[in-house]
Amino acid sequence: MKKRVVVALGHRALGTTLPEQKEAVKHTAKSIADLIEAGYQVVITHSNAPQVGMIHTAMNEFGKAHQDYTPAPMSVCSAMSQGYIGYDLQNGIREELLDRGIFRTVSTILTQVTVDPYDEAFYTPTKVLGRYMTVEEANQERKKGNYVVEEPGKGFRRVVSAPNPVEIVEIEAIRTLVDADQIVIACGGGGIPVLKQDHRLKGASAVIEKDLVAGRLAEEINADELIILTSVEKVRINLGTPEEEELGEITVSQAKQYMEEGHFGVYNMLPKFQASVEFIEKREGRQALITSFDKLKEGIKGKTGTIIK
Ligand SMILES: Nc1ncnc2c1ncn2[C@@H]1O[C@H](COP(=O)(O)OP(=O)(O)O)[C@@H](O)[C@H]1O
Ligand SMILES: NC(=O)OP(=O)(O)O
Repeated sequence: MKKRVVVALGHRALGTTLPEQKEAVKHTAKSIADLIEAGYQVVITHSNAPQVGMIHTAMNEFGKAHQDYTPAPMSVCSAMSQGYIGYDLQNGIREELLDRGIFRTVSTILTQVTVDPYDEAFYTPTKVLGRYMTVEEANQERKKGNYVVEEPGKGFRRVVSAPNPVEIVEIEAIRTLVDADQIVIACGGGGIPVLKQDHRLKGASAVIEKDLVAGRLAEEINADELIILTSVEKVRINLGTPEEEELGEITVSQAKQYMEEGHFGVYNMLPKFQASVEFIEKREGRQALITSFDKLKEGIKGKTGTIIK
């Protein structure tokens, strides 16, 4: 039986601008094709902060020049980012597979993820998005009720909440395609955040952390492995100190201990560990691999990366 894996793609997989994404996706597609050739059943999810920021700017600032302009809420921008990233990814993977003589359908599922309206995250926004603004523009944003943060020497940026994922709305569609051995891109950018209001789903002004959704998705499709592809080959403890050390294969207990000791960046590495630990603890025999794109081939053979078992 094929091993089922969820692969979470970080920023480096996609770049930021349109030409960067087109180019980055070619390399990413090679890694995904390696996994497929190695006999894995693959579900892909990905980052979207630079893309959703760019789309939000385009829809809400440049659009104003048009007479028929109406602002686009964050949830709509998030849906657009899934479509645009999925489009490039699915074609990149399809082409790479065809180059290797493999024909497989690759589909992107526009995915909504419910969030809790009382999630603490709504009171303390953490996801920084979009272009740098002047102090005047930042004040305008504040007047609209939006949050901004100052990055010293660079300017101000929009910041939105990153609530926890609760439920993947389109999970049955994802499962059906995976069960049919299709390659699926889902829950992009953490999923489109929505609030359940009776039988309606209302878009939320938020961006869900993609690593947390990746863990949830892996659990929901009963995956064997979670692979998080990022910019570092191995995670480190005591980062930036003389005691800095790379982590190879570790146990869940060790991972929990390092999390408690505060070795990981709260908005970058910590969610990768949280997602991995939660996923592994739900069923025997699972593992998580955190490594860089260019090391994936060795990582799946257990030769590099940080492996949590
Ligand atoms: N303990 C750590 N070991 C390695 N990298 C860390 C650690 N803590 C924080 N990081 C940072 O996490 C980054 C990767 O996470 P993130 O920026 O969220 O990227 P991605 O988009 O790939 O998920 C690394 O580039 C590194 O700067
Ligand atoms: N949605 C999300 O977590 O995106 P980034 O990884 O780009 O921050």
